[in-house]
Amino acid sequence: MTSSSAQSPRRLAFTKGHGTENDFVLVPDPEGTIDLAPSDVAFLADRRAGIGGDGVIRVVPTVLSGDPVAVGQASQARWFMDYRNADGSVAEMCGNGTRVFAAYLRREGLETADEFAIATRAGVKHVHVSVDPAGQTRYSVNLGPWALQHEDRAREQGSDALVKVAAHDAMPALSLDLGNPHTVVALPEDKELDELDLHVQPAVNPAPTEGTNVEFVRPVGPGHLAMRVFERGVGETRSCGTGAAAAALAMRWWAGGDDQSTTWTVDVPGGTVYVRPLPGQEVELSGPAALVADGEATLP
Ligand SMILES: N[C@@H](CCC[C@H](N)C(=O)O)C(=O)O
Repeated sequence: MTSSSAQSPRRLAFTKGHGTENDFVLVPDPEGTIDLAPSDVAFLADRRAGIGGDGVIRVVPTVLSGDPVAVGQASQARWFMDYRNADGSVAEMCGNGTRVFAAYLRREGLETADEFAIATRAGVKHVHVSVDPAGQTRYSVNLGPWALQHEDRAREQGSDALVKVAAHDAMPALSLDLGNPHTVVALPEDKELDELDLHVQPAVNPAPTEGTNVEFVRPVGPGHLAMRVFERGVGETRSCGTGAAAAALAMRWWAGGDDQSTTWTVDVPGGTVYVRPLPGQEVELSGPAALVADGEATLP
């Protein structure tokens, strides 16, 4: 791979897309020659000085990705979703990102079937493309296995962490692994989602070593939630796919169930996604994806 500093200034083709307004700058890298430094990612994600996005996704053939984990998935998936958060940090997974990545692969003719796989740092994810009742293309992604982070502690106490937001009292929370880390808070009845000031990072205690995404959830009805999220490496975003899955699974766990017949509806500020628990402790995320612009960026 070429060092980013050796080629400065560089021009990069990009596509801008979003999944329920969780937005991404996609950087096609068909030859596996683009080395995105954290500063390049931060520039592309910058909403004023750059293009703007919650994350940056390099679209690279699995075998040319330069990532041994991805190369190991090459027999199952042709393309690797090389995901970075807006601050330049690397993330294992992005649920909304997989849908936008899938939409890009289909638009470019890089995947033509309705079912295909994507390589990620959190393993191979299987995508199914269909049309929803309103005639919109729907992307369903098996996010794979999920787990409670501290099952024993959670079973003893009903929660395994405390989350504090600004002036509010610390709230009990549940930590889940969806390939990336999540901490879910069910809002107490006397608080509304709109009351939370998420300009400042919520404090999680104990603080996870690798950081965490924090979801705040309020039931809307049976199998129906509303959620806000503070994403690791970004800040508050308008949606988070793995976060929506974590929120639905946490609410199901708190309700004492392992019901697999309910598809959860999760309303986020940017739209609605659907979460379906699958057998074998796996979970599926469904929703829309949009590709809204194509261009060329000049990196400083
Ligand atoms: N928005 C994504 C999650 C992106 C990564 C996350 N910020 C992390 O650091 O784990 C989603 O839709 O899942």
